[in-house]
Amino acid sequence: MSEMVVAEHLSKSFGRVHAVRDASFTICKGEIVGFLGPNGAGKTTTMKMLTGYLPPSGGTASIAGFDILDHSLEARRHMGYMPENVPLYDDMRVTEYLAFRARLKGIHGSDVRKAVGESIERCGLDVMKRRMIRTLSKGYRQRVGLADALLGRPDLLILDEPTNGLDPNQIRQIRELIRELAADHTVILSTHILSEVEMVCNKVVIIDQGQIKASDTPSNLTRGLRAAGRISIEFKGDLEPVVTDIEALELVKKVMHEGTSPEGWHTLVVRAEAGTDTREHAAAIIAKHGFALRHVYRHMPTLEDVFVEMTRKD
Ligand SMILES: Nc1ncnc2c1ncn2[C@@H]1O[C@H](COP(=O)(O)OP(=O)(O)OP(=O)(O)O)[C@@H](O)[C@H]1O
Repeated sequence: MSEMVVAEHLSKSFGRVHAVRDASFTICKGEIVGFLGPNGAGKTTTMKMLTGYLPPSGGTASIAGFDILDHSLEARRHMGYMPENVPLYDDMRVTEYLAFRARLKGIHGSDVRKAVGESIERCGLDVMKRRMIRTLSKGYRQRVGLADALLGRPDLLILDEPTNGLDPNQIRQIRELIRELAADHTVILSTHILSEVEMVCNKVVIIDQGQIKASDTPSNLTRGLRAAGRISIEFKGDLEPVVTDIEALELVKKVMHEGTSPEGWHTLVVRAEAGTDTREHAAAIIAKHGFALRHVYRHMPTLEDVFVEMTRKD
């Protein structure tokens, strides 16, 4: 796969604040990458350096092979950027605004209408195209921001918190749109919503306190984390002797009774040493007592576990 973004030792300081420290990562063509990190982690600053809005204090990056400092015009031509708060002109109509933006991006003559028309269509803005921007809902404003980023057909889209402040329906629509755009764009988006990354992205860059903690596919990240050693079992029979026997197992730390269904099925959650699997031992205990067993499940680590592990303040 060819490389779309190569960041090498990027750093940015604002006075004494080290917003980004020595960030190196590679993003290949076609990837949908989530920058994931708590508030103030350095996601926006990293994006602003890639887009040329902020000069790095150290290090460099290239977009589609063009250095962001030495060949900033070519680098910018390959990307579309949607900032966190899309700065729209409220007193312009949607088409008017996009035409204005297209001209600013160096699109001329009849190409302006074509570019604006394409962007409007891709972002589902047709019904709103004659509206004044100030009358648009937040979801449609985000779409205008996306349509703007798409002008000039960039290969790379950089979207800063594209779903921030939207209601659940608007969030679904914008995510759907991003997934569609990913068919022919490389996408970087930032978020602090874990589920968003799981739903939309095929690569995650975890950023915390200005540093890159991990950069991999969600499945590789969760695989790398030792399984939490937690299982759930569901059985029908006497609770006490089963709990006592499981508690007596060497690796087990804690047995919790989660509840009993009206039909008498007990659910137990067993916590054991990390990386161990006590399913067989627990099932053998139920069998020894002659009780019925209908469910044994091993909890696997989630992206949330990875995130907590990597951004934990020890
Ligand atoms: N212009 C600036 N001047 C001074 N400090 C800044 C400036 N921009 C960002 N910072 C600081 O740099 C750090 C990283 O900020 P950044 O906005 O990149 O984080 P973020 O991960 O995007 O956070 P959020 O999720 O809240 O948007 C923060 O401590 C922030 O206060």
